[in-house]
Amino acid sequence: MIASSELVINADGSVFHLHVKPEQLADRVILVGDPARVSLVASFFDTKECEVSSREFHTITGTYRGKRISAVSHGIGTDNIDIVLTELDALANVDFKTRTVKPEFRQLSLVRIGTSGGLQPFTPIGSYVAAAKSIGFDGVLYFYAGNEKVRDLAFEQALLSQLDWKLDRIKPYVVSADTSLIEQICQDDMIHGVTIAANGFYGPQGRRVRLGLADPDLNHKIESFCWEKYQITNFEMESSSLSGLASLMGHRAMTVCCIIADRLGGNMNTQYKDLMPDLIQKVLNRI
Ligand SMILES: O=P(O)(O)O[C@H]1O[C@H](CO)[C@@H](O)[C@H]1O
Ligand SMILES: O=c1cc[nH]c(=O)[nH]1
Repeated sequence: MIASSELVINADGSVFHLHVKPEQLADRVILVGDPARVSLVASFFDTKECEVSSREFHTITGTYRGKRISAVSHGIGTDNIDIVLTELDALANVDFKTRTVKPEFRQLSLVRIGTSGGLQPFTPIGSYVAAAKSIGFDGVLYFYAGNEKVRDLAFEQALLSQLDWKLDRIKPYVVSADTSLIEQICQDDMIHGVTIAANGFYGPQGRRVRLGLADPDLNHKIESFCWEKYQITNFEMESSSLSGLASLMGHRAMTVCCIIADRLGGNMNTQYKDLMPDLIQKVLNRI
C-alpha cells in the first residue's frame, strides 16, 4: 500500500497537484506548458467532459473525431514534469481506493506541444521540430533507479567531449522519444530533431541579459556539434524528463515544438500564438 504522504490524494478523490480524478483521464494526453493553451487545444474538441484547474495545471478532457483526449498543462520546467508524469501515471495505474498498483498496466500516449528556440539554419521561426532525442541539462531523471537503461550513454560521451563540457556540477543526459509515437505524429512537415531541455530560459540557454555565462562559447559548440547522424536543433525546457520518465514508466511520449526564436539571427516571434492552432490540429489528427 502506498502511504498517503507518498501519493497524495485530495479529499474529493483527485490527485494532489492536478486535481484530476482517475475516471477523468483519457489514454491520449496532449501536454502543453501554458494553461491557456489547454483551452486552445480543447477549442477543437467536439465534446467536453470535464475541466479542472489548480495552480499552473489546467486539464480538459473531451473528444476529437471520436477519440477521447485529455489536454493538460504542466507549466515551465522539468521539475514540473516530475509532478505531472507521476500523477498522470498514478491516475492510470494506481487504485486510489486501495492505494495499490493495479495488476494490469495501462499505457498512456503523451504528446507535448511546446514552443522552442531554433539553433540551426534549417530550424527557422515557424518550423516544427520533434525531439527524437532530448538532451537534459536538468537532473530529474538521475533520481530514479534504472535511469542508465533509458539513457544513450554513447551520445552523452560524445557531448561531453565535443562540447568540452566545463560545468562540472551538471552532467547532461540523453534520452529518446518513443519511436512508434514519433512515426505516428511526424510527417514531412516536422523536422526530426535533437532538443536540449534546459533548466532555465536565460543562462542555461546561453542568453545574456546582465549576468555573464560560465562558458560563453557553449552555444557555438552546441550549434556545431555533429555526431553520427545527429545535430542539435533546438532549446526548450521539458522534453528530457518527459521522455526519460515515460520510458521508465512504460508510457509512450514525445515532444514537438513550434520554433519561435531564431537564436542564430537573434530574432523572436512574440506573435507565436497565431502559429499554434495549425500544429495542434496536426497532432490531434494523428494522435
Ligand atoms: O511553450 P511551452 O510549452 O511552455 O514551452 C517552452 O516555453 C517555455 C519558456 O518560455 C518553456 O516551458 C519551454 O519549454
Ligand atoms: O528560445 C526559447 C523559446 C521558447 N522556449 C524556450 O525554452 N526557449
